[in-house]
Amino acid sequence: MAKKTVRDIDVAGKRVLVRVDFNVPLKEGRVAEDARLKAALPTIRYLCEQGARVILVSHLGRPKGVPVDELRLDPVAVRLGELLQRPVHKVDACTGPAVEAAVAALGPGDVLLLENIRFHPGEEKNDPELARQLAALCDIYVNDAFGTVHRAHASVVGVAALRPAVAGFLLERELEVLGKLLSAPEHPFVVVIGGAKISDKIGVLENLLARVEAMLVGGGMANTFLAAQGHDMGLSLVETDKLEVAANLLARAAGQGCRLVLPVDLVVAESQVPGAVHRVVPVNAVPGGWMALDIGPETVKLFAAELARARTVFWNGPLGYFEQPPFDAGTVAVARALPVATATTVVGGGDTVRAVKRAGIADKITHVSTGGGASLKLLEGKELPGVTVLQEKEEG
Ligand SMILES: Nc1ncnc2c1ncn2[C@@H]1O[C@H](COP(=O)(O)OP(=O)(O)O)[C@@H](O)[C@H]1O
Ligand SMILES: O=C(OP(=O)(O)O)[C@H](O)COP(=O)(O)O
Ligand SMILES: [Mg+2]
Repeated sequence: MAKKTVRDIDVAGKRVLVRVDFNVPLKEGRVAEDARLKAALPTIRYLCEQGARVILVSHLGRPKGVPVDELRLDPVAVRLGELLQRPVHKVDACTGPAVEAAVAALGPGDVLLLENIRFHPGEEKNDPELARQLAALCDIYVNDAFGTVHRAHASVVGVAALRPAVAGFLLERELEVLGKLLSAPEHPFVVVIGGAKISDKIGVLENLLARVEAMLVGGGMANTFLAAQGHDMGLSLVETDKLEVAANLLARAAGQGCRLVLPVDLVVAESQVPGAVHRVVPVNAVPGGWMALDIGPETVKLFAAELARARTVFWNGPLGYFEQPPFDAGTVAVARALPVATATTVVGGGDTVRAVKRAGIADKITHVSTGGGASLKLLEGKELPGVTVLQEKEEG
């Protein structure tokens, strides 16, 4: 069911509270990566142009309900002001008299950023009192924080239930593109899944098995599948309590006509430290005491051949320990093999997005999702509480 958006509601002159996901990396007091800020600009600009009084609320990091100076949003306000090319006012609290005064001072088209909402102990508990205080600041609620819609928190769910609540343009697009992967993907649909652990992604693997022609599995989680097939993985990361889960997924994939493609060769090393000795081995020859840290070149070829045939691709999770070159080689090579010219390509997850940027192909991808956990929840077929609470479009 489609959700109402900012286009479906009159915002002129109104106080509009916008939940954004400005959970971005900071470095030396500056925003180090501003993709999540840029992604929210269309909604903020639209609201300003319509004459709304815009109040932005976000979290940053996990401060656990107490103020943490390193996680204040001042650098975010500075960078957002540069991107918007208009002043972004900032208050050092998210509730209370200073916030009320700052909101009262807003004119049409003005933008105010509240302090990190996770400094407030009520946020993650979805405390009704915090939700009420946030609602008192606004006439309308907008959610444009796709990366956070899987969290049932006060600024995501509580306040939304107390005001007319609609989606922003970023949330609208994320739901449209990711939703279509489940409802009407073009086939062949190929999924690339990596990352450290199977346990994070069992739900997604299970929900996608019946929907895709091929599932290409790499990274640490492939080790657990290979171990389940009886390979000795040496000192590689293996979830020994998930061997049965892995074996079940392999059997189910076969039964459902999904090719679950595992690595055929691996880059193994004596340790994870920079400069460690490393070499390529077939999956049945991991030396004792060594660990698999990347997929090998034969696996890259195998994955590339599957990708070349795809009309839809979704990718989550790097295929090796990509933070540490040369173990990024497999991930970067597969990124470069994405069929960006002939398929719908969708990428999600913080590390995965970093990897496609490193490969220099991020701007050719159909959709780079701003939410890792949220995109996986959606593809698991699970409810997103921050979306459920928004108003539905009227039929017809
Ligand atoms: N073979 C491996 N051994 C150890 N760590 C790995 C391996 N493959 C991937 N990883 C790690 O998995 C992490 C990324 O997984 P994940 O958080 O699931 O991805 P994303 O952030 O894109 O959702 C990275 O830190 C990466 O180094
Ligand atoms: O960065 C985020 O999620 P992601 O790392 O899953 O993409 C969101 O801002 C949610 O943050 P949280 O996982 O601390 O609730
Ligand atoms: Mg990650």
